[in-house]
Amino acid sequence: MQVIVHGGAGSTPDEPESRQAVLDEAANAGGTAETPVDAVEAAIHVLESSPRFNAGVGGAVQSDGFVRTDASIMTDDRSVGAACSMPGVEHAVSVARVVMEETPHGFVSGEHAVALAEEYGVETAVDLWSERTRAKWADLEVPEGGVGVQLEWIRDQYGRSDPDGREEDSDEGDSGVGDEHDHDTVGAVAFDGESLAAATSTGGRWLALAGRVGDVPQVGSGFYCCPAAGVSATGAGEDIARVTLSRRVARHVERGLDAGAAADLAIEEFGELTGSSAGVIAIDSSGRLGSAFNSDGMQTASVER
Ligand SMILES: NC(=O)C[C@H](N)C(=O)O
Repeated sequence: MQVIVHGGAGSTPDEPESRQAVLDEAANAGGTAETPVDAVEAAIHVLESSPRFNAGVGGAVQSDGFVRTDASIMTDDRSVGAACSMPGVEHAVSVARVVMEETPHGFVSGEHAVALAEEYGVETAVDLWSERTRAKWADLEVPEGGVGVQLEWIRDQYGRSDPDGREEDSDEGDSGVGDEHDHDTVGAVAFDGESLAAATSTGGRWLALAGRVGDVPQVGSGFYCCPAAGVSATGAGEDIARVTLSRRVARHVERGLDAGAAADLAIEEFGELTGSSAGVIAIDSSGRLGSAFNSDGMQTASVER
């Protein structure tokens, strides 16, 4: 089994070694799985349970003070499952898998996705707040009020930090927006020599309007898998979705590039088209691994067993 995982594209993390250890553990967990789909789910579980990443526990907080999780999973026969906007669901990737395997649908959202999780034994009502998340939220001056007030507030805040919450060009001082207490979106791709699977999981982006859903559960944007390649993306979700970044990587493989060259080209195109930052990981059907990013950093880990 070959597995590659990422821990989010963003600015350089403050404690790369401890994050790398969790990514290595995740890749190893995937490497011992029986099938590619088991491998990506097992790898993502490790990352969703770590408060160091923006997925499951430690996910980004939305404007109304809720952490909501989104995830996706896909196999190379183009079976697909995605679930989004789930408060209290740590293992969002498992809900995505339930959608793929147990429903006639591709994408289920919000309270109905949480109900589906309950029905299939995926734990709900989990406290997704980490100590870091609490400290960061406590530092913010959150206005009281409904959607209009929240929108006014986040218009000023959203996008000031990098896709994983670190501060970019902000003059907010230590407002807590994008400070070092960040966490990162996660993804995994696996290949067993015959078939491919890809999965992505996130808490979204810090200070998004309540109910905002980014690229992660959108097919072809935050994830894609076809006979040519499996792909997982991370970064500025609105921009990733506008150019269907993951599909773009797979398309380049279909046209003859290996996973590495396809990832490089897709990120170059993404940068030109959007001026934004993102990263991708991929494995092609010859077992070649690829990763590329145009942010300051994106940590990855891989295993081959
Ligand atoms: N850090 C991330 O990758 C965020 C994710 N792509 C989103 O926009 O929801």
